[in-house]
Amino acid sequence: MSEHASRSTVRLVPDVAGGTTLGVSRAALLALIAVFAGATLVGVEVSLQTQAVVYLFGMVAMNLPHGGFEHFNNLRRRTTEFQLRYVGLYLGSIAAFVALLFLAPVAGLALAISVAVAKGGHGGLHVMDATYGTDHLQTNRQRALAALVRGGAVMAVPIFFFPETFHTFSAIMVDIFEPGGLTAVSPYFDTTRWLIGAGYGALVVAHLGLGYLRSSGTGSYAADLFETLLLVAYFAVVPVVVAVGLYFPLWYSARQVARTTAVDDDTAEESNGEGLLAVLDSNDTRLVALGAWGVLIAGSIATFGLAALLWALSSRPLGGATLPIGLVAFWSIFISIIALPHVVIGSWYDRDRGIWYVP
Ligand SMILES: CC1=C(/C=C/C(C)=C/C=C/C(C)=C/C=O)C(C)(C)CCC1
Repeated sequence: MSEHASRSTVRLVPDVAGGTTLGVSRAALLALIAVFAGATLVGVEVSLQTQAVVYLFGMVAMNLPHGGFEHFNNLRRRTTEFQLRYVGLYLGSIAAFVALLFLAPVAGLALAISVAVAKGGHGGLHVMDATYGTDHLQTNRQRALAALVRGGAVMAVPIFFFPETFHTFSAIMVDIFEPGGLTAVSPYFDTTRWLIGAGYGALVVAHLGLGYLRSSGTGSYAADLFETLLLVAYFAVVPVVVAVGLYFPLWYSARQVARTTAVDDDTAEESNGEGLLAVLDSNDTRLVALGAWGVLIAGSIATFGLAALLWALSSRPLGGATLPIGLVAFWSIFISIIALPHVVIGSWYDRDRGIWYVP
């Protein structure tokens, strides 16, 4: 936990290392809530087409570079053996997820949704650890609950508030692998919507109630309370496709930058110049520039090569929908496939210095 955490309060910009970036993420969500609440009040509705364009801009143009950076930052200064094992496990888990999507597309969709929840939740928990602290979360179970509540906001809240859009996109995502594959479970949507809504509401109350009882007045509870309610309000008010498309760049990634800022001072440069990316630590800046260029090119070939492979493997990559809506479905599946190892390998396997590293 940051040494500044005891000074944290519920201001827009908390007084902690990385606080300015946390402030930016909070302000971004507040502004979007205001815009969309205003639009609803005056009766303006954003079409699905427009929502889809915003989603693609947010997820591809604004957020993808950050995802690449997280791996790069993590793999840098690690031993060659570690780097190769990481990439091997990464590719293995991608292959397993793709196989699941073809064999059991509805289970694949459920996994994609769980990946978004796990990434938002655990990523968020580590940001709290590094910035304003988590002393109100005293057990592993309570930490898991906090992660579930933060990450759950991303999917459970829109399922409840935007059930039709959620259903439509879920069906298209399944259609990519098995046309009509969601029809068997569609009749249960209304029931699951209420179960998920009530279950999630109960988890929020449990998380905030336990945190209140265990808070020790450092301000971490108040900050968590504010952010949890902010996330719930954001996903309840902003239409789901826009909300998810902008959550990742404006909240998730911005806050990982806050975490990095907060832990940077504490990070010892233990292993300079190791592994396959050693060129990036060269004293010759021309070599470093060339190496950085190479990493970006290799990263984009790997990413878009995988997307092209998935596109080629599926008989209906847009799930039968038109552009840009079909692209949202395709990208959501694709990004979940590459985000699964992000969570499992990049963080839970790599506990020493994973992508959400907090010393
Ligand atoms: C089901 C569903 C969606 C799912 C999105 C997903 C699963 C996004 C995953 C994002 C990840 C994993 C990002 C990582 O950086 C949409 C498109 C919001 C529309 C509503 C229905």
